[in-house]
Amino acid sequence: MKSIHSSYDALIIGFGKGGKTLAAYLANQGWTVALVEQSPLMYGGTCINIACIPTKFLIHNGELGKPYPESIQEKDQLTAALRQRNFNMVDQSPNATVITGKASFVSPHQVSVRLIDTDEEIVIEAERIFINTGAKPIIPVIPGIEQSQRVFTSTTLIDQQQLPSELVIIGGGYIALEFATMYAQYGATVTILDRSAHFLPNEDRDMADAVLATLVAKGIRIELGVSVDEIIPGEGQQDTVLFRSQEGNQQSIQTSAILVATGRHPYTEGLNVAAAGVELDVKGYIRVNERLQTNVPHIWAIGDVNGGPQFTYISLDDYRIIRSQLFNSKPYTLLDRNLVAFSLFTSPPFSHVGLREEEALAKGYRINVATLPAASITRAQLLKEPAGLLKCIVDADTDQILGCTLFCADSHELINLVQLAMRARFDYTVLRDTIYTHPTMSEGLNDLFARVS
Ligand SMILES: Cc1cc2nc3c(=O)[nH]c(=O)nc-3n(C[C@H](O)[C@H](O)[C@H](O)COP(=O)(O)OP(=O)(O)OC[C@H]3O[C@@H](n4cnc5c(N)ncnc54)[C@H](O)[C@@H]3O)c2cc1C
Ligand SMILES: NC(=O)c1ccc[n+]([C@@H]2O[C@H](COP(=O)([O-])OP(=O)(O)OC[C@H]3O[C@@H](n4cnc5c(N)ncnc54)[C@H](O)[C@@H]3O)[C@@H](O)[C@H]2O)c1
Repeated sequence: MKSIHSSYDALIIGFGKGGKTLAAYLANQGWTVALVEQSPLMYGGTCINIACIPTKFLIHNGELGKPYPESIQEKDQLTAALRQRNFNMVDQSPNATVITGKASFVSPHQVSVRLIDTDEEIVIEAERIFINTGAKPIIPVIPGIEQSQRVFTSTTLIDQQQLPSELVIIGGGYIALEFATMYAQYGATVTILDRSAHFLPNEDRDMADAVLATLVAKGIRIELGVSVDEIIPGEGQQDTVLFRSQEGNQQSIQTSAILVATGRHPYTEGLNVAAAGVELDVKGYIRVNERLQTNVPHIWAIGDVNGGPQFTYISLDDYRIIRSQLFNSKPYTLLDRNLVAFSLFTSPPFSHVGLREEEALAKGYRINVATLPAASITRAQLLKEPAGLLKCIVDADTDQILGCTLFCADSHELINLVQLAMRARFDYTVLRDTIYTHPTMSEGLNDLFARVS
């Protein structure tokens, strides 16, 4: 283990995507860098250990028909290898040190760390400090939720070695839909209980309905507009979940596992930002300006904890914003960030970039809209994934693409192609007339954009 100094050029708190990339970059530039991570099981951060990578691995293995316990074991091997690689990426740099312990501010330039291996408390000082502590699941107040032994978060559920025979999911967002798809694929009976009266409320209804129909066809029960009233711990293998339907009827479900997926809030617990004078916003996120600087000029916040969209690639883009101001390269700030696409990894995946039809109309655009059933793409047929719908929104006055939503096989790749075309400000005709290789899902873009009139 490396010796720990009392002072560094840069201190990064939390091993998130932006922070670890920044740590390696700064160390390569000759800065002395300390990266403090509270848990050795979290070297590399949330994405590789408990979020994007393990979940997408499990979804993929499920689609291949691998049994659940085997997939969980393989997932553990994968995350262990990635953890080691991430640790080395930072700690093997001669200028950087990973310190394992919980960080807490004691003054604007000083942070105390309780070291995990010795329980000793040290204080380190740094000229610049970057907070990258991520987010944690919100646990709603529901009677019985704390007493139950069968309530899980996304982190703890994918640590279970045995597949639950039934899974009730509280929530209807990203985690709920991805876990519903995944656990149904492995053979669990899945029920989603979402408080929202509308399924995928931000999406156009035709697209949301296409996803809903596909999940229901996979045997997933989806209850919208419900209120979960109580969890009654059972004596045997099951708990009872009591909920009120949209119509106000009391209902109950017996289940062997309950997943709470009701959003994630900023992780600032124990960080004592007040000692540094750093302000939080009303929701508890660290308040930052467009350069991701807090109200204390030598302290920045990166990733989920600063209240931006909660995606790994946004944390990475936060790193770009900070790098540009520290090294006086071409200025890049939050004001320059546009067109953030996303993919929701259901089967098939659901991906979106730009404006939805309803948003474009609300903004006063004159638009042309086209849709294409995924089943009409030959590649979707040969993949045996005919479910889905593709949709594009084009500005009728300029022929520019305003938005695109793809619910089809490989949409998580295709959406990046559409995003690039939008960033390059190509007319929609470019995607319509490009010669794509065959047989691919990209060819669907020929047909989708040919329907724009
Ligand atoms: C189940 C799930 C699936 C997801 N899937 C995707 C996906 O497919 N694609 C996508 O882009 N995003 C996905 N996300 C979101 C993505 O994981 C997060 O947006 C991203 O990991 C946030 O990274 P970050 O840089 O904010 O910090 P994190 O990676 O969250 O790192 C924060 C680190 O700080 C540490 N820490 C906290 N407090 C302290 C302290 N006081 N002292 C020391 N260390 C501390 C934590 O232990 C943690 O390791 C998913 C999230 C979840 C939960
Ligand atoms: N593919 C990806 O990129 C990916 C995958 C997973 C997670 N994530 C990130 O993680 C974040 C957190 O995901 P999430 O699914 O926890 O949050 P979310 O914000 O996406 O969804 C929260 C859901 O919980 C519901 N809800 C809230 N309180 C409830 C209650 N008491 N009872 C019933 N339903 C309730 C809401 O109606 C909503 O449907 C996401 O915002 C996303 O940025 C991304």
